[in-house]
Amino acid sequence: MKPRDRLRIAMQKSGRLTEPALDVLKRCGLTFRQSRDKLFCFGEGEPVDLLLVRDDDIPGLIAQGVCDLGIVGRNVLDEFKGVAGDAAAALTEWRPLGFGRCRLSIAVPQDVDYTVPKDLDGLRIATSYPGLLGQWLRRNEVDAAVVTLAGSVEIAPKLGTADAICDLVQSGGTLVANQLRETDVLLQSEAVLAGPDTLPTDERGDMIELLLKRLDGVIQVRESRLLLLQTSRTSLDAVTRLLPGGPQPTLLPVAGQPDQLMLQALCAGEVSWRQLEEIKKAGAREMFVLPVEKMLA
Ligand SMILES: Nc1ncnc2c1ncn2[C@@H]1O[C@H](COP(=O)(O)OP(=O)(O)OP(=O)(O)O)[C@@H](O)[C@H]1O
Ligand SMILES: O=P(O)(O)OC[C@H]1O[C@H](OP(=O)(O)OP(=O)(O)O)[C@H](O)[C@@H]1O
Ligand SMILES: [Mg+2]
Repeated sequence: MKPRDRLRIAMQKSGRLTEPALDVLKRCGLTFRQSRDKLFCFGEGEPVDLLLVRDDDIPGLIAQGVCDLGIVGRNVLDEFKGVAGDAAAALTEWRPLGFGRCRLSIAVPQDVDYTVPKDLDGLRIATSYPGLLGQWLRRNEVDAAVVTLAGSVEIAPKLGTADAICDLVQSGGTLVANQLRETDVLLQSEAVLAGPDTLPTDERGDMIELLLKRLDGVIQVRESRLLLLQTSRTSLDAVTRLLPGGPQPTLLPVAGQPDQLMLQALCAGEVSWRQLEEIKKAGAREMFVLPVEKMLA
């Protein structure tokens, strides 16, 4: 294979991960010349190009060295690693990306008794993930037949071609629509930046390191929230103790109210209603939770 000096990232051509993947790359300062429906996008500013493919092909393209990195669901990456064996074990998740969240689960018809995996002994399980299902069956010492289907797995029990399924679940709506009940979660999945576990030692390796640093900034900002509230000095300790993790809050005086303080805290993740209610009970008021757009420490 000809040596390349530009970094090449594989991503899904058209599907659930396409828009969010392009968005995260854009936030990292990468823009591309070709339109999205082309197979190849040329990077404009940085030496980084995109290859747009079916998501199932992404791990293989990285393993073969055709691409340096890929944005793909953990479900697809782990299935590839399990099925392709040792050569593929050298693929690593460099960063979880926080979108495309779903889980790979076992589900059975709602009217079937199921309490433990052993209950699947002797049954047929339909799936598009024979590698991951096979591992789980072996780990649980279940002797079941795996029926591999490319899609529409949830309909197999109704068609009589399987007794249970192993497929992706997000809201659970597809399971309910097919009178199925989720019983075991095999894998929690989200989109990840995948690549070889040793980085190239040339300019492409430097570019990957730069990209990872930018990605860390993008992910940190995306998950950060700024919490603003007012509290009396006497409630300050109780309020501060309940603040979600992050750096020390900043305190500001409130004009004309010497016993009151404005508190500003950067929170590492979501702030739930429940947390806000607890903080309010401790004495806070005038509370605001704001998204953070950019951050420069
Ligand atoms: N219902 C869902 N909600 C959220 N994420 C999901 C859901 N279903 C799948 N995903 C994640 O999004 C990835 C892509 O899903 P999509 O349905 O677009 O794939 P596909 O039909 O296999 O596409 P392709 O044509 O590229 O093979 C999945 O591999 C999984 O990681
Ligand atoms: O729990 P839910 O929110 O219902 O999501 C789960 C469904 O989503 C995915 O299918 P998708 O909608 O992509 O259809 P496809 O696999 O047939 O393309 C997945 O294969 C499940 O069938
Ligand atoms: Mg696919």
